[in-house]
Amino acid sequence: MHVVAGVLVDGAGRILIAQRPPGKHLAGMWEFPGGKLEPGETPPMALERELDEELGIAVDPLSFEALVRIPWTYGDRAMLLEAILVRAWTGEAKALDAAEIRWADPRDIDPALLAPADRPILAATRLPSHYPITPPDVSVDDALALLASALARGERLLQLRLPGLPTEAVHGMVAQVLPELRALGATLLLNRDIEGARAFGEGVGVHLAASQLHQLDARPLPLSQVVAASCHNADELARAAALGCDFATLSPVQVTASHPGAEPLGWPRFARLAEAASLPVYALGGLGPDDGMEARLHAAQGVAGIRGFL
Ligand SMILES: Nc1nc2c([nH]c(=O)n2[C@H]2C[C@H](O)[C@@H](COP(=O)(O)OP(=O)(O)OP(=O)(O)O)O2)c(=O)[nH]1
Repeated sequence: MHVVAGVLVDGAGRILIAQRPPGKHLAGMWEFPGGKLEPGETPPMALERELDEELGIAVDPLSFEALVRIPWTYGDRAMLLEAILVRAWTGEAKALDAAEIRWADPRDIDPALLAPADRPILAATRLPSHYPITPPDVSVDDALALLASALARGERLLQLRLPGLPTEAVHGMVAQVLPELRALGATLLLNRDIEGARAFGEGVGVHLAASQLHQLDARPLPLSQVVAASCHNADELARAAALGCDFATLSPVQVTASHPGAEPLGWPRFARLAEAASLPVYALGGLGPDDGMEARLHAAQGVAGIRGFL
């Protein structure tokens, strides 16, 4: 079953969510308006029809932008949920089909209220197009300077990965940048350090190594803290999605200086794996900040990397 869902974005960056009416599958849960494709329809055609039927608005398909595609299974009901950003329409959205509709900043929406397949879509609306990672061999002072300049440049999602430094030194750095991070609404992910992330709380999350994916049996942090994972194949992506990770990195897309022996995926294989994954995926490995467009064209949320990013 192919389902299309529209994420309407208003001028203030708020998005529209709708509560499923009583009597329907997932009644009472919040979702993005849309529905099943009818025979002969493309996803944009179906979305135009559904948003007219459910909200009474006329959308401009030229404003559509692919957000993310989430394959999902509820019991014996398998579906592909395709989310599309909608930025232009005429008319005022009304709850013609939903129990209720609501406009909200994506950061203020509680993912627990959403239909499970919509949680990765909400994550995609919150995640930026860049995910810089600190170089592994820098000093504390250099790492702090890199973080400060990245935040000043507008980066809002960063990974602190300093395998050469003792945990206490890394925690000292986090404590130092935390007030600024929180003031900016930015997120800092600690490499592998679940306990550290839990202790710092808001604004800090964890980036899991692939080896940790198989040791965990549940999401290691509450929904209010970001959990990401390093993946290299379909099995790891499926594991990351099953644990409820907010996103994954998939690498290496190209030959990279940090992992010279690893076989690169190339863009076509990256795109196939990212499309089949049930969570947003960043392209990583041999890429720079300018590869964002190429990444979006290959089903990525954005690009991640070390060199060129910080
Ligand atoms: N429309 C929509 N459906 C979603 C979302 N998330 C999610 O899991 N679903 C599921 C619920 C349903 O099992 C299926 C779509 O069903 P639907 O009931 O909205 O489709 P429809 O408008 O064509 O429905 P129908 O009343 O004709 O059956 O996808 C979402 O964000 N939007």
